Amino acid sequence: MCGIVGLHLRNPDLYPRLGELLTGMLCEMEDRGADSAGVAVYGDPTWAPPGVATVSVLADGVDATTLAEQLTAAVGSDVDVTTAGPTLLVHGPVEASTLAAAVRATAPDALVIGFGEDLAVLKGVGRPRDLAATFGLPSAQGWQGVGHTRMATESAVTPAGSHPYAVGPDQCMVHNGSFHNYPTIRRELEARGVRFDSGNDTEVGARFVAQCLEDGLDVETALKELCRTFDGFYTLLVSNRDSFAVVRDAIACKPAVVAETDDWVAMASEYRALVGLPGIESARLFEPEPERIYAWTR
Ligand SMILES: NC(=O)CC[C@H](N)C(=O)O
Repeated sequence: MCGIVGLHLRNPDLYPRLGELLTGMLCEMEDRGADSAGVAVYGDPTWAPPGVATVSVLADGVDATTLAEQLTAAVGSDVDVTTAGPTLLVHGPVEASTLAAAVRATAPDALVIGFGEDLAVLKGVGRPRDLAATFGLPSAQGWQGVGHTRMATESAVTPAGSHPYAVGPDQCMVHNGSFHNYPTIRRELEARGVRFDSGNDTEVGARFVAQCLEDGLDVETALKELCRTFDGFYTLLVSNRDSFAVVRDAIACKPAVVAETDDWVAMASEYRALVGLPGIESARLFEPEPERIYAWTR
């Protein structure tokens, strides 16, 4: 199994409720994956303040104040480190990829779980309901959120093995299913210099898409390339700095439902995750077709 949820808000009046709505959706998917969970939140003013880059980091035993001082010295401008549960959120007035590289160089054992202008990623091992509370998710705000509840198939139950995989700037992927030929694609990416943080199949998909975007493809073309290259079962939700996209494999055996109103677009593995959304009773509902790319842009 594994559960996917996502909410792309069109109506700014709902931005203050993003965390509350996403928490309800995520917790409803707990029985699809109770070993790990994670979220990607776009636009929370404290987790990812406007005007600076944010890097989301898991680093046991690293002190936030010390890390902030070391990073300030490393990048030559003021870096600030806040916490959301066990996650360190590093903020600084430099390019997000520069800040992420500085974190990796300064704290080599740290796990960078997301970076961008607008994105905060929180993930870990444990029951989704407990993790949502630890993250402080119910009070988060923003314009877009993605969540995942994991039942591991392809790699160990560790923080690095949990989703989302946010491996490119402001990008994120969550996955229900399993890719079969991922070791081959991983070797090809490694030959191009791509580095991996886990043995997870989804990480290979996320790094493949990140590479396509870096090569100049748009999200829809990158996902078509993924369908052409990867063999296996998948429902994927892929988000970016301004977009939200869904794709399923040719057999589409992993469930997915999309609901759309003038105020929001939402996606989940099962309809029950959507029932708490305001206006769901009049939403346009559909099941995504196999190998068709659905993308919504801000
Ligand atoms: N149950 C699933 O859908 C698992 C997703 C992915 N293969 C993982 O192990 O993380």
